[in-house]
Formats: sequence, C-alpha cells, structure tokens
Amino acid sequence: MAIAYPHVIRSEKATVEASMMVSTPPPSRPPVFLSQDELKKIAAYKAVDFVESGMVLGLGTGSTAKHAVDRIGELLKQGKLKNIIGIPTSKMTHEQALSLGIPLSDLDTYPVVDLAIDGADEVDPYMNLVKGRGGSLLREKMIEGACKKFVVIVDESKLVKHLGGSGLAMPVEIVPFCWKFTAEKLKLLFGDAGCVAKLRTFKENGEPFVTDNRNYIIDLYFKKDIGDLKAASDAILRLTGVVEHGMFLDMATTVIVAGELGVTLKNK
Ligand SMILES: O=C[C@H](O)[C@H](O)[C@H](O)COP(=O)(O)O
Repeated sequence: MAIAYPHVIRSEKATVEASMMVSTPPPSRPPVFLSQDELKKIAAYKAVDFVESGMVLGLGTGSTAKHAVDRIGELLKQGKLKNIIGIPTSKMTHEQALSLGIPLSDLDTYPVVDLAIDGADEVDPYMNLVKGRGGSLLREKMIEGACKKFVVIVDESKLVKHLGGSGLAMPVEIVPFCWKFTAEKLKLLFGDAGCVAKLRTFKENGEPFVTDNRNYIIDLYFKKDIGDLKAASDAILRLTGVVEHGMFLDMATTVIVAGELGVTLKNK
C-alpha cells in the first residue's frame, strides 16, 4: 500500500489539475511539485530508516544512493547513528563517504554486510534489477551479494514489466582485450531479441568509458523481451572476456519506490 505525501501534486496530469485550480480558492496548504530527484531522496531517506547503529553497510552508487549516503553521514554527525562501517561500491561513493566522515572498510575485512542501500536502473515485478548504467555494477554486485539485506531505492520511472523493457542499456563489464570480439559474441547470444551491443564511450572524445576495475562496458539494447533471465545470465557469464553483467537477479530483499502517489515498500 502506498504511503501518501500530504499536499503533493506531481506529473503533467497533476500539473494541469493544479493550473485549473487557479480560479478556485487556494487550498489551506499549497501543493508541492516533486522533481524526480526529490522522489529519489524520499526513497533514500526511507531506506535509511532501516539503518541501525553498529551496522556494516554497503553504500550504493548513483544519484539515488547519493542521497542515502548523505543522510547516513548526517545522522552520524548528529550522533543519531553510531559505530557504522561503510563499504563503498565505487570510487565515487568512497570519496563521498570520506568527505562525510563515514568510517570505511572493505569485504576483505567484513565479508558479511548487514545491509546495503542502492539505486537501480530497472526493477521488474519480481524485484529483479538492471544496474550499472553508472558503470559500478561489479563492485555493487560483490558487495550487495554479501549482504543480509539489500534495500533498493528508486523513483517510479525505474519500474519495468521485464528487464531490458525500458529500451535503455543493460550493461556488461568486459576486459578491454579484443573488446570487439566479446561485443560480437554478446550480440550473437541475443540475436532473437534483436540485440544491439555498443561499447560505452565518452560523448566528448569518443574514448572508451573505463570502470573502477579498469574494464570496459558493453551496453546491450534489446528490441524484444530476453525471456529466461537465469539462462541469459548464465550464457553471458560463460563468455570468456566477460567479467560481470548488470542483471541483479533474486538479490533485492526490499524495494522502495517513490512515486507521485506516495512511497511503496515491497519485501521478499
Ligand atoms: O552503476 C550505477 C549503479 O548501478 C546505479 O545504482 C544505477 O545506475 C542507478 O543510478 P541512479 O540512482 O543515478 O539512477
């Protein structure tokens, strides 16, 4: 069930409704228009409610997870959280957490993580995810795979009927050696789904995007549903040259979705 925000109006439809209200008496409290970033922040703050003092925390990467890390830093500063150990899922989050004074460690020292909070690029109805459009999928999968609880935070734009359904990238991290060869193999794996495989590059100079682990990313785009996700995952991982892919199957334990009607929590 959705937890509604009081006096919130969002979306084009709601904006029209709000503009029609001009000639009517103003409501006792004015409507609030929430941006996508504000929705991300709402989901992130809700997830931080699950954090308790003494926890070892997986710290996610991306614009949504950034709000959660900021919030954890704030609560530590206020003394409302104590003895937290953060395990960052990227160099970027590492820098952010350091700047906030969050004590950091790694999986070598803490092989079991109490809770991870992270965003996602797509979430299907079974809580399977696409991640890695920011390029951090390998460290994310290692850390989130070691968690007792993995809370995913998204705004409602991330919900899809099936993975790949947004028409946007499904990232695969590969070694740079003979990347064209690996990209071609990936494309051929999903020929039936009308797959396009593209090396991720920087728009400015066309240079390949390099991950925190010094690898490349091949972005897969599907015209059709790829079907059996477990079979797809196994097939990708069997290719020599592939390091990891961005499908996070059966890993999320909670998904928090912030939308125009409120926040929904789905647990496994
Ligand atoms: O590599 C990036 C991560 O998987 C992010 O968690 C994911 O791309 C979602 O990012 P955002 O919250 O910025 O949409």
